[in-house]
Amino acid sequence: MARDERRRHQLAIRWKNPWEPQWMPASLRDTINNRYHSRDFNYARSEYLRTRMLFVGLVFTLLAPLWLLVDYLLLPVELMTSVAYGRLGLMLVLLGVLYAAWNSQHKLSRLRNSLAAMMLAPALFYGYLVIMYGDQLNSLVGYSFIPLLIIAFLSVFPLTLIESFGIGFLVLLTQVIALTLTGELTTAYGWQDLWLLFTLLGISLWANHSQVSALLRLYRQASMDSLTGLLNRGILLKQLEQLYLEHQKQRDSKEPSSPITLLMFDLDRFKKVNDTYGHSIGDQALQVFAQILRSELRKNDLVARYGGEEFMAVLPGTPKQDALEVAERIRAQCEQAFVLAHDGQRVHFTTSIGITQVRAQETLEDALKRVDSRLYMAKHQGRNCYVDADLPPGTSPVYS
Ligand SMILES: Nc1nc2c(ncn2[C@@H]2O[C@H](COP(=O)(O)OP(=O)(O)OP(=O)(O)O)[C@@H](O)[C@H]2O)c(=O)[nH]1
Repeated sequence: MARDERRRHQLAIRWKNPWEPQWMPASLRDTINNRYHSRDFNYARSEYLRTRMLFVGLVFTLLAPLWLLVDYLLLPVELMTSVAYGRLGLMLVLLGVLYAAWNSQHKLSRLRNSLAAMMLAPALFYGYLVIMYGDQLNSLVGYSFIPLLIIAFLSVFPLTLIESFGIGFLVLLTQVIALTLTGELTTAYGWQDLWLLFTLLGISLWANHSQVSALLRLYRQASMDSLTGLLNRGILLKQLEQLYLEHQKQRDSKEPSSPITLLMFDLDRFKKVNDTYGHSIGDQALQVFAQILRSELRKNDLVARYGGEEFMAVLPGTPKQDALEVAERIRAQCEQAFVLAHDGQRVHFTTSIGITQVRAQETLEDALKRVDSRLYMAKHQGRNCYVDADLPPGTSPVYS
């Protein structure tokens, strides 16, 4: 089989069954870190994280001074003043963390740092108490369970395993240092303490994995088109809006802003494909086209099924000339691709493409209308071609 022929054939059979990879429960790979999470999922996760942080942070902040009552009942009088100051300091740190979390909407890495600070502040406070007043504190139940409580609280948050383990590890380290300084690390008490912390950390990690994978699965179900496995229209528009707002912000602050290029595709005379070969063959053509888009676009481009046989790609940071080359590659690939009809006949299909860049001072709706009108022009100029919107009206050449 000639190379070209083989490639065409592979294209025809390589379309993915959308029910397989994307809809499976998220695997360990998806919950270890956020490498495979989409930008939008990071936004959604940061929102969950923030809401829970505000709640847990408030509980910790209120507990810090309220615990003085426990101190009053349990601590020797000579310790009360210094512990009370310590608690006040802890409360101030926690208030600072709450303030930072409140102002970190959609800022995942800032939220992660604030969460680490929120968890480590009580751990350090506890470590300090143990080191300073170890002999007097160890018999008091109320203090020895602080590190356990912190590690247990990790399970409340939708953290990736690395994030959760990082915080848990620092809490454990604080405990190891405290136990070493009090000379208890090698005692039965020290081992029992660390064993308990490790076990609890394991349980929290399991809870984090379950939580993140459930969120991911729900998110993927809600954001993907079931036939092609691409994004659906709603989520594309949402992500495009976020990109657009960032773009505006960069422009307002006079930072160099990267262009946003829009490509809109519509399969040509698709009704005829359906009418001649049946809907299932039409569906396969849509899946093959989705596969072409996936193979020609970069990982951080957004690509969605926009409507029935309409698709949209958003290319952030792509100069116009590169976008035109991408459009041409997709057009040419589509022309070569085919699906096999029930009688073994090859069913070919083509696409028309409208292209534009989001311009300064215009709304997103303007840009969307323009790309749609250029797609319409491509249809009128004979189909199987692309039309670039950014050339003066009337001079827009047809590339095919
Ligand atoms: N098989 C299949 N067909 C679909 C799907 N969604 C939309 N279509 C079909 O796509 C066709 C679109 O037809 P038209 O809007 O008339 O456009 P067209 O025939 O592609 O003609 P031009 O766009 O003018 O080139 C209709 O027959 C729809 O039924 C789908 O999910 N699967």
